[in-house]
Amino acid sequence: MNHRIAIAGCSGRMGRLLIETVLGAEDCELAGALDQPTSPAVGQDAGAFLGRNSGVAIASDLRTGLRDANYLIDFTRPEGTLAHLRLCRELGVKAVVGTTGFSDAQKAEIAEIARDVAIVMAPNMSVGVNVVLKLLDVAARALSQGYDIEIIEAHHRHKVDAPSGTALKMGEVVAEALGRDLKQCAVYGREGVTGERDPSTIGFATVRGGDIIGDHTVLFAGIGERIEVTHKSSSRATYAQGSLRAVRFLAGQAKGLFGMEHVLGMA
Ligand SMILES: NC(=O)C1=CN([C@@H]2O[C@H](COP(=O)(O)OP(=O)(O)OC[C@H]3O[C@@H](n4cnc5c(N)ncnc54)[C@H](OP(=O)(O)O)[C@@H]3O)[C@@H](O)[C@H]2O)C=CC1
Ligand SMILES: O=C(O)C1=N[C@H](C(=O)O)C[C@H](O)C1
Repeated sequence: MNHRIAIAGCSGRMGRLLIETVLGAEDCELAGALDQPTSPAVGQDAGAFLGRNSGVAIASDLRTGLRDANYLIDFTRPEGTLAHLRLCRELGVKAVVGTTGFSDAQKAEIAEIARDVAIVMAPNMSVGVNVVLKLLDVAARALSQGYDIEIIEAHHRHKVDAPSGTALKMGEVVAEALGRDLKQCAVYGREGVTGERDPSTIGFATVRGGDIIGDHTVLFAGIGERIEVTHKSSSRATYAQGSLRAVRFLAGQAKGLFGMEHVLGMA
């Protein structure tokens, strides 16, 4: 069965890789490519950057971009993703959302849209990070007393949201394992005379620079020892391959909001 896939943000870092990955997958077909109206790529063939003809012209009109698709893969920005998902609901197009940086209200709207159409949404599509999330649950429960928890992430200079969606998800997993509410206990960066560390907090530190694809460390710092759980991405291919796994998973779902833990059978 061919999965007919449209890619949003098709000239972005993830968008281009997703075009290449879809074109290279035997069970997938590129059915649409969306870019912003201001993009010089609108009207060009979606495979032009690879020096090949995909037969799909890049569209800025959402209906045109989604017309022939059964699935949308969206790695853009929160406001763009929401606009795309509203139309997906109307057209019955299932969606894989990799975008990060959503507000609580935007997340609530996505959950509402998923009452009518199936959506996989995850801040990190890689298998490795999703395994790490499971390890963190185990580690946090075992280290619940006497260990200070800090989450450190590093990304490329172009990233616009902080902390990363993955770091926040790691914080949620750890907080839930400890029976804490991340909204109450998160500390985002420190400056000046901060006073001693409150043991009930989970700290976040953000590094931005160069071409770092995505590094995440959760530090459990005790007296006499520390444990670091680290994941490092060396290629965005893992996010693109994870997105196609999510599409294949969605083929069997009519509606509902899912995460990569469902796709990977780790829920
Ligand atoms: N879940 C995961 O595994 C991963 C998630 N991400 C997330 O994916 C998102 C995109 O990352 P990346 O590809 O590096 O970013 P880029 O900036 O390279 O690409 C974003 C694309 O989205 C387009 N875009 C921006 N704003 C809108 C909008 N309002 N409506 C429609 N399209 C828009 C951009 O167009 P233009 O250039 O014209 O502005 C561009 O084509 C980020 O939120 C990032 O955190 C990234 C990697 C992995
Ligand atoms: O913007 C990125 O590049 C990435 N964003 C995601 C996030 O915010 O967690 C996933 C990955 O770390 C790369």
